[in-house]
Amino acid sequence: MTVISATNLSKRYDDVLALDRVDLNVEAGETFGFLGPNGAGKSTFIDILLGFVAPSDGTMSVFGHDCQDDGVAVRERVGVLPEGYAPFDGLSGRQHVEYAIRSKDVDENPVDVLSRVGLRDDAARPATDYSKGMRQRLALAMALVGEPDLLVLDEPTTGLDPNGAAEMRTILREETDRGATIFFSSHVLEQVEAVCDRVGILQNGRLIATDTISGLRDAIGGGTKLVITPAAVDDDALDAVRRIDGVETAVERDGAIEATCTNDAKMDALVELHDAGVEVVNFRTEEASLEDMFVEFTGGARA
Ligand SMILES: Nc1ncnc2c1ncn2[C@@H]1O[C@H](COP(=O)(O)OP(=O)(O)OP(=O)(O)O)[C@@H](O)[C@H]1O
Repeated sequence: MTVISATNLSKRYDDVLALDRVDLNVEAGETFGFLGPNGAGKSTFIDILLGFVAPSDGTMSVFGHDCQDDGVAVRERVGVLPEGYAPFDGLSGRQHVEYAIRSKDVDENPVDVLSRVGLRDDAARPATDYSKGMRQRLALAMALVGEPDLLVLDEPTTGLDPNGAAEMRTILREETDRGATIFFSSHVLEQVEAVCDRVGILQNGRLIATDTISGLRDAIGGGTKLVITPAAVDDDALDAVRRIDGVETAVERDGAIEATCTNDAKMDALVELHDAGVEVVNFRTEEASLEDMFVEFTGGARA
């Protein structure tokens, strides 16, 4: 079953085309990662999904409900963790969750929900006193209320320490295990790589790639990364690497040359470097990370 369906979706703000003819389907049970640099259009997409912003062209539906005409029906089935959630003045963490329980008209114990996100002992404190990471946990707790069929998480790991991020991954797994679909927008590529089945890369409002992480790897030719440490990293060494058949990109990083290439190229690289007169001190291969692929797909932009 298709959960999110965007067809030819565009949004123009004056002279900015925030979304440009985006076609995207997210299927039930998927954890879908939505990646893009600042200003790519991720929040605009989410605002249209929630019925807060009208598209300039095209349509979007969630569980078959049109996001514009039937926003209430959409929001009933969606739990949202908005970007940069700011708690209400004067309300405790528990009261925030109680508010979410009342709004969703469900019967849940707020302390159980807060325990899931590690805030049980802080339930009575004013949420405005919470740290950034605690606010993010509270926002997640509120999104989880009512067992939503779709979780929309906008930059969910902002402010979380590594333990918090790991706990969030566990919670997301529990949610998909009970059948929820997750739409996860993030700059943090390792988080996306760790939890997402499929990713979409958005750049300047255009969806430039949609695939599984292994599919993206294949699309860039096997997605192997060579890390070569020559005796001296100079233009000659970089040029020699770039000339190797099958090498797609080569950049200098921390005294080494990192090159993405096809699987075949790595066999020849050492021989070709030797032939080109480049002395190699160290040489290893790695699987291309999502970040390497992102750089390759967007031609250099960082997520
Ligand atoms: N209300 C608005 N009025 C005018 N321009 C807007 C508005 N909202 C967004 N934009 C513009 O649309 C483009 C996409 O913005 P959007 O917030 O969707 O990007 P994003 O991918 O969520 O970025 P970030 O990662 O920085 O949050 C940007 O150029 C932004 O300036």
